[in-house]
Amino acid sequence: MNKGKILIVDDKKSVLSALELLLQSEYKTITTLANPNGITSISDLNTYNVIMLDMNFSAGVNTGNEGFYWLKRINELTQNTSIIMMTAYGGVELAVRALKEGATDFILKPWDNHKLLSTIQSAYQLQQSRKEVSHLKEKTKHLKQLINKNETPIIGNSKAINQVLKITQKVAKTKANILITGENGTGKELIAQAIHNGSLRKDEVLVTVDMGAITESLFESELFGHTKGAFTDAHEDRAGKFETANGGTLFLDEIGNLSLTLQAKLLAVLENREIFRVGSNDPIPVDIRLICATNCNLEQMVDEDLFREDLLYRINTIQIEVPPLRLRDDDILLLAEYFLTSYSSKYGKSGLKLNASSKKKLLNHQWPGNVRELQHTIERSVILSEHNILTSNDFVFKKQAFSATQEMNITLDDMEKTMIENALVKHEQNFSAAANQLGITRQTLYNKIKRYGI
Ligand SMILES: Nc1ncnc2c1ncn2[C@@H]1O[C@H](COP(=O)(O)OP(=O)(O)OP(=O)(O)O)[C@@H](O)[C@H]1O
Repeated sequence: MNKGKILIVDDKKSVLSALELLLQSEYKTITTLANPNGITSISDLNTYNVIMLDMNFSAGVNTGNEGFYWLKRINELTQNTSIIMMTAYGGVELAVRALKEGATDFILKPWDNHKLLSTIQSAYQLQQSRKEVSHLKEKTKHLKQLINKNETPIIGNSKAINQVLKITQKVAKTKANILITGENGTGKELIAQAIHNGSLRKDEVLVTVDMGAITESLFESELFGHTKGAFTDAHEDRAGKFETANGGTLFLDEIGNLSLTLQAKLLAVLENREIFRVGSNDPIPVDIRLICATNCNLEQMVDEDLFREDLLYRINTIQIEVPPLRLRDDDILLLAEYFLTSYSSKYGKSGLKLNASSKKKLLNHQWPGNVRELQHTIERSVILSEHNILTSNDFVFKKQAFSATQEMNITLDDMEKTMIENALVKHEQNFSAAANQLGITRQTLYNKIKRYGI
């Protein structure tokens, strides 16, 4: 027997008893009601799976209006309950109106028992599915809130980072595709998160895909999903990242690492705004806000035929350059104190402080690994510290030796180009100030910018 609960509302006692007799072997609870006014007194109305509702209750009236009134009331009082309308005076028009006004089905009296049972069974199943969908929606909403709650604050007060944050706020609410550039560890992912959190899609998910970590063979199934049996390991249907991000934001990190073949596949999806799961020919429309990030110079890669120009134009409506930490002196100590507080609490070492020599050492370091390097440096020093005051000896920079050996492999031209780029970022593209800092004339700076393709 089915666990379902059925309520039958009809003013004819004969109809109520006939239906009760028919249904009691199929459903666990059958409640009958001869007067519809009793509907509002049923405290657990919402727990009924199916309600069978007569359309005419007053003698001599067969317009169905009473039924429509109660249909509306029940829909207000319940969430997913299926309502089957019943009448002896029905035509197609009445049935269509009933469905339009929220009924699940329509039955003509006298009924055929077999047909009636299958109508109630379908209505019951529909109610179960609606309930499941409601639960899943609730669950998804909760999960989205949990995911989005994991928000890291963006620390910094330098002119450069404030400029970045200003642009971030400005573009967040727009639909524009954003390209975030900058060296590794500068905080590109944090900026992507800030854009999502400030956007109209903030209650939806931000899905991140590290393009550098996806192999060519897995690219399509990871991004577009697959159907069961599409390939050996496809044991069930699976949605890809594009579908998961539908309605929200898709963050494609390390976009510069994508091979030309995969760039073409990505471009097709961005142009058509629809995907095909691997193994399926049914297009699935996707509505995503796209944010990409890279530490590569994509314009240069376009010149070298390593990156598609049409893809670049699709992804870089707005470009945000996150400057390296060495050009954000004012942020170094703020970030250091922030990480010190958070790691002191994580490792149960409260009260740790930086002394003047340690601050000086942190300020003088070049931070080739940017904020990530600073974060790891502070974490290491908190774990290893034996005193409350951290001195310069508590900070050892392995990376400096690494960058020195690296520098042996680069040319003077490379160094000059990097210096010019850094000066331009530092002075926010003010050529006179950058030329002044580099000790060259504006004209020389122009010539060099042209020569290096900056
Ligand atoms: N301004 C900041 N305030 C607080 N934490 C920061 C800031 N910038 C970066 N971080 C932290 O530094 C680490 C590296 O940042 P993130 O991953 O955003 O950098 P990225 O530029 O995306 O790096 P990659 O290019 O390697 O992917 C993260 O743990 C991040 O939380």
